[in-house]
Amino acid sequence: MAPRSRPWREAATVLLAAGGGAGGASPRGCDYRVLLLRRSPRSAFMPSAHVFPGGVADAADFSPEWWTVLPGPAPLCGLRPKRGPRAPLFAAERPELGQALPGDLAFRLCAIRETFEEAGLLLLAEPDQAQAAIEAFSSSEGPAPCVLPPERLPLPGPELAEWRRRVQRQPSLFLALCRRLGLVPNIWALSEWSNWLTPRALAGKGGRRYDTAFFLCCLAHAAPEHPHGAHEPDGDGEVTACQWSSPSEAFELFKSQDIWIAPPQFYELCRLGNFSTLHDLHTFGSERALEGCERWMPVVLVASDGQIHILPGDELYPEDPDLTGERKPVLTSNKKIEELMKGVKKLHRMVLRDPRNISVHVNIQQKYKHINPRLLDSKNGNGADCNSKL
Ligand SMILES: CCCCCCCCCCCC(=O)SCCNC(=O)CCNC(=O)[C@H](O)C(C)(C)COP(=O)(O)O
Ligand SMILES: Nc1ncnc2c1ncn2[C@@H]1O[C@H](COP(=O)(O)O)[C@@H](OP(=O)(O)O)[C@H]1O
Ligand SMILES: [Mg+2]
Repeated sequence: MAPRSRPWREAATVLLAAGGGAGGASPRGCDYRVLLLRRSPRSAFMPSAHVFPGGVADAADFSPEWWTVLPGPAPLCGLRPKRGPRAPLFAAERPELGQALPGDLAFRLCAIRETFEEAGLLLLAEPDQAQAAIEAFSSSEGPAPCVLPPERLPLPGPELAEWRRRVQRQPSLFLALCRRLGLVPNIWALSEWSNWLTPRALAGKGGRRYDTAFFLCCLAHAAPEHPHGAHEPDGDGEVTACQWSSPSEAFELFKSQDIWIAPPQFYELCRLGNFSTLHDLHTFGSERALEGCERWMPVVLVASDGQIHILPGDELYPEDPDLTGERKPVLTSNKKIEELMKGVKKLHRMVLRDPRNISVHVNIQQKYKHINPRLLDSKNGNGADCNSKL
């Protein structure tokens, strides 16, 4: 096999939020829910964890053929250019792929394809509707969230389910499906949210690490109870269950140990905890996305009674973090977590007393107008302790 140019895989994932629908009103006045999928216990990376839909980018996501399908002027097809700095994932040139699509397009296409493969949901739009969304970008209001409701799909469920299996085996068929449906991936409905790089210390089997683009997508319609092309999660596949939960519901399920959520997804759910309406979340996410996006690689500090995952901006974050992990995969201390938290002025870290007890501690000002995580624990018990007053 040809050596990979980077010691990690490039991936995309989407925080998919939808209003109302299945399960009735959410607790504590939150009017939306987020899609969480349970990974197979056989996965080589984060087995049995609950994650957002997503996966590794395929060469097909970078195919210049997409330029013949997507409306709007190439190369960006109407995506708004960013004012702020770009994460390396988006800025990278990929000469090995020939005439490749820019990362902005390719990682959105990857997230949309993976959402279909893993959850059976098609984030597609009619080309006219997409054109209108592109034009709305220039208005001060910003775009209305637009994703095609399930009843508008021109193929019956069983046929879509068959397409889903084919795309899982061969990602390039996603473009063929879009052509067959006369619809386009709704790349304009995805806003850049964040970018996490798995540190070497937390790599999965075979050293699996991921540089993952996190997008936000707010659906205009209610959470679909019956996704397109799949009425049941495929119990034997990569994903073994699908659920829609509000951020605080997900947090409660984590605390009661009904589900396990990895630290980056936990952090992002705590950020969503700031928003009680889909409207506010959508407005914030689509405006903020223009400011820029920083890649975060947590630096793992192993203390005597647990781990601290230090994030950029924290006073303990190294000036020159070891991205490959060849020099120093982890920092170690014989101190206890409590001692390492005392008297700290600039906090941006996650504390893991064990994998089931995660808390976020942050008092820094986020870059690029992003928002700090918020306390989701009403009882202030053993779980998350965001915005800690330490
Ligand atoms: C004593 C104290 C012990 C503490 C132990 C703590 C152990 C904590 C272990 C934490 C492990 C991690 O978080 S490691 C960090 C894990 N999270 C991420 O990297 C964020 C983005 N990843 C994803 O969305 C998916 O994994 C995706 C790449 C799409 C999957 O792709 P596939 O679908 O292609 O598999
Ligand atoms: N039935 C199944 N059970 C467990 N894992 C599966 C699976 N079908 C596919 N996968 C794994 O899911 C990963 C592909 O996910 P995605 O398309 O989201 O990137 C691959 O993992 P590897 O990373 O181990 O190759 C693949 O092996
Ligand atoms: Mg996946």
